[in-house]
Amino acid sequence: MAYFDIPTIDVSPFIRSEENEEGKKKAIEQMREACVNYGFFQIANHGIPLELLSRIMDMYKTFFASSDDEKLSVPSDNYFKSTKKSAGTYEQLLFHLSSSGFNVCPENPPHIKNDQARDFLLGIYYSPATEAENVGKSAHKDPGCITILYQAEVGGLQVHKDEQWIPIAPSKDKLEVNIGDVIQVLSNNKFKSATHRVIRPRETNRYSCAFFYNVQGDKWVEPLPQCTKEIGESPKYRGFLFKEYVQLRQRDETHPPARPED
Ligand SMILES: O=C(O)CCC(=O)C(=O)O
Ligand SMILES: [Fe+2]
Repeated sequence: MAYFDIPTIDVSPFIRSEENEEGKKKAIEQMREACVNYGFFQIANHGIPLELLSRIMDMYKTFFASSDDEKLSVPSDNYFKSTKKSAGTYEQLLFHLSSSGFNVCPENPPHIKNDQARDFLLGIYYSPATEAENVGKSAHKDPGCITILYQAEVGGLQVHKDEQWIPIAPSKDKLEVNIGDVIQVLSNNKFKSATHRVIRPRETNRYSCAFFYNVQGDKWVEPLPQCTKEIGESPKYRGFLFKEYVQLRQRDETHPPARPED
């Protein structure tokens, strides 16, 4: 059976101040290829201080170790504990970045829209697997544009490719990036929304932190002209409003009408 290795892409040409057009071109080409083949890649040299990542993970560990009363005292939209076996066993804490004042666009000029309203940051806690069950999050695709994930110490994330589940090794200094359904639709199926899942390891807690980059809810999503009529291809998807798609996905996260083609 073929063995697939998820590509790791050095993004330092975009972070360092000196010009490095060659390096940028190479990284872009590697990303394009990874999005076509896997919908998934890792990035190295991302420029986020490791100390900051470690502080974020410590903050989540402290939150998830607190009592149920304390956890339930945060607004109900922010804290969620999965109770559906089929969806997996996890707890998560959500921050909406727009309400935090982070990444908020100025009101002028008016044509610059704040497109960050649906972006959010999720801290996720998985308890150790038991003899009977080990599903952290069951197989799914992310609905939005791009997800950037940090699983520092304990692995468990797996990506599906050609009938195989590829484990993604944890790394303190790398981030995982996956493409969501919106990009698959915009690219007219050239870039793949990666199917992935989390398997909980035995005897250890697992924490991860994911940033979901989305479009605004009232955005109409359909295959881009560059990926259809401009290259003589017909659209493989009909258009939809992002918020309606998200509602569809939330209505039943366990039975994928979760696919963009539904
Ligand atoms: O915790 C992880 O490693 C992945 C989480 C995930 O796939 C998700 O929240 O959509
Ligand atoms: Fe996901």
